Amino acid sequence: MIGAIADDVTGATDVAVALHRHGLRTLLFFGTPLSFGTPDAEPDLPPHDAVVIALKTRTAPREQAVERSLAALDWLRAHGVGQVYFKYCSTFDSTPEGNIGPVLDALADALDAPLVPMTPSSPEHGRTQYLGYLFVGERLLSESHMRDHPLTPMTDSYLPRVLEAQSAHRAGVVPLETVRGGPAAIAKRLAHLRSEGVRYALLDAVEDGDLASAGQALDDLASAGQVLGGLRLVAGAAGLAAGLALAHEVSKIHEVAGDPPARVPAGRAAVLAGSCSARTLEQVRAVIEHGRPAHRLDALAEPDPDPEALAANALTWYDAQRPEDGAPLIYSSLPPAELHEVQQALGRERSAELLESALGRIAAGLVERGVTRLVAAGGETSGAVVRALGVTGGVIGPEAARGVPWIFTPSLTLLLKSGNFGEPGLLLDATRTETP
Ligand SMILES: Nc1ncnc2c1ncn2[C@@H]1O[C@H](COP(=O)(O)OP(=O)(O)O)[C@@H](O)[C@H]1O
Ligand SMILES: O=C(O)[C@@H](O)C(=O)COP(=O)(O)O
Repeated sequence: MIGAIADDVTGATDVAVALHRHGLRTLLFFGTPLSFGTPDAEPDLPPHDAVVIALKTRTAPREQAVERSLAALDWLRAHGVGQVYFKYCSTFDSTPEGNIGPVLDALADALDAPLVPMTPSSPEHGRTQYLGYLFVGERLLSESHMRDHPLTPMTDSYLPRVLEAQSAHRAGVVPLETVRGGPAAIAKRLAHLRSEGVRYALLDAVEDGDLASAGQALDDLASAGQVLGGLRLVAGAAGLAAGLALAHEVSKIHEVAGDPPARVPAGRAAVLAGSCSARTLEQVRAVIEHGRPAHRLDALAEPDPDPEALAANALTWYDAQRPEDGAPLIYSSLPPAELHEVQQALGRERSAELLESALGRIAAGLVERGVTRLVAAGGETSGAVVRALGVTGGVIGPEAARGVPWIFTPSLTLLLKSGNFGEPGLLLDATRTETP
C-alpha cells in the first residue's frame, strides 16, 4: 500500500486525486489520525489501496515540520504502508531553511532509505524538470510568478542546489536522456548516484510519459526487494505519484462502499481566498467582475490588526448580503506590490498568520450560518480553514479542475484549491447554484 504525507492540504488533495485517477482506492485525512493503525481502532475505514495524510508543514518551524511528518510516518507504518511518498509542491515551495530538506532527511533516516528518487515535475500543470532545473510554463522557476510568493519566494531554479542548502545530504540528477532510456537505464543511474554518495536523485521529466517510465522503474526496483533499500521513500509532486500508481496496474477505479456522489450537492456556497498566486488573482477578479458580492480583508485598516475583528467585520458584511446575488467571496489576495506593502508594515509571518487565522474564523462562522459548500483558495489558507472547521478527513469526489477534487465530508462539501491551479473561471463556476 502507498502512504503519502503531504506538506499542505491542497497538495494532499492533488496527490490523492492523482492516485484515485489511476485506480487506487484512496483515503484522505486532514492531520494524522489519532489511532495508531491497530485494526480494532479503525473499524470503519472503507477498503483502500492508498492513504494520504495532509499536514500543514510547508512553512511551519522546521522542528515542528519534522516532528509532525515523523508522527504521520509512524501512523502509516502501523497501518501497513510499504512505500511512503512525501508530497511537496510542484514549484518546490520552501525556504533556504527548509522544510523539504529537513523533512526528507528525517523520513529517510527513519525508513533507513539509502536513496530517495523524486521530482517536482507535473507537466499537466506546466511544471517540468530538465537537467535539474525546474521550469514553470516557459520560464525558469526563479523567473516565474513564484519569485513573488508571500511565504516561499523561489529565486533559484537549480534543484540540487536548492535541496542541498536545506539538507545534510547530497542531491544529484537523473537526466532526461536516461529517463527516456527506460527502467534499466534509470536503475543504473540511481545505483551510480548512490555509489557516489548521493541520497536524493532528482529525475528529469517533461512529459507525462517520462513520469510513467520513472514510475515503472521505481516500482520494478521496489518490487525487487533490497535493491537501493527497496525504495521505501519516494518524493515529489503529484505527477510521480501518478506514475507509481500507473505502475501498480490497477486498471479500474474500484467501486467501494462510501464512493462519493458523481455530482456536487447544491447548497449555500461561499469562497474564501487567501492565495496571492497569479492564477488565484485572476480567479478572484473573475468573481468580482461577474458582480458577485465580494469583501476584502484589509490587514492595514487598523493600526493594531486582530484576526477576531477582521473576521467579525467580514461576517457582519456576509449577514447583509442577499442570497439572490450569488455566493459571496471573502478574500485577502493581493498582487505583489500591494502584498509587499502589507508585509513591510506587519512582517511576512505576522501578516500571513493574521489572515489565515481570520479566514479560519470566517469559515467557522459561515458554516454556523448554513454554508455547506465551501471553496478555499490557497494551500496554507485551506489548511487554516480545515483546521478551524475541525474536519478530519473526506472522500475524494469529482475534479472541478485538474488536481482539484471536491471533497465530501459528512456535513460539508469542500473544494480546496491550490493557489496556482484551475481555469480563471473556477471560483465562479464552483459556486454557481448548480455545479456541473
Ligand atoms: N494581503 C495579504 N498580506 C499578507 N499576506 C497574505 C495576504 N493575503 C494572503 N496572505 C498570506 O499568503 C499566504 C498564501 O499562501 P497559500 O494560502 O498557501 O496560497 P498559495 O496556494 O497561492 O501558495 C497565506 O499564508 C496567506 O495568509
Ligand atoms: O504540487 C502542487 O503544485 C500542488 O499540489 C501544491 O502543493 C499546491 O500548493 P499551494 O500552491 O500552496 O496551494
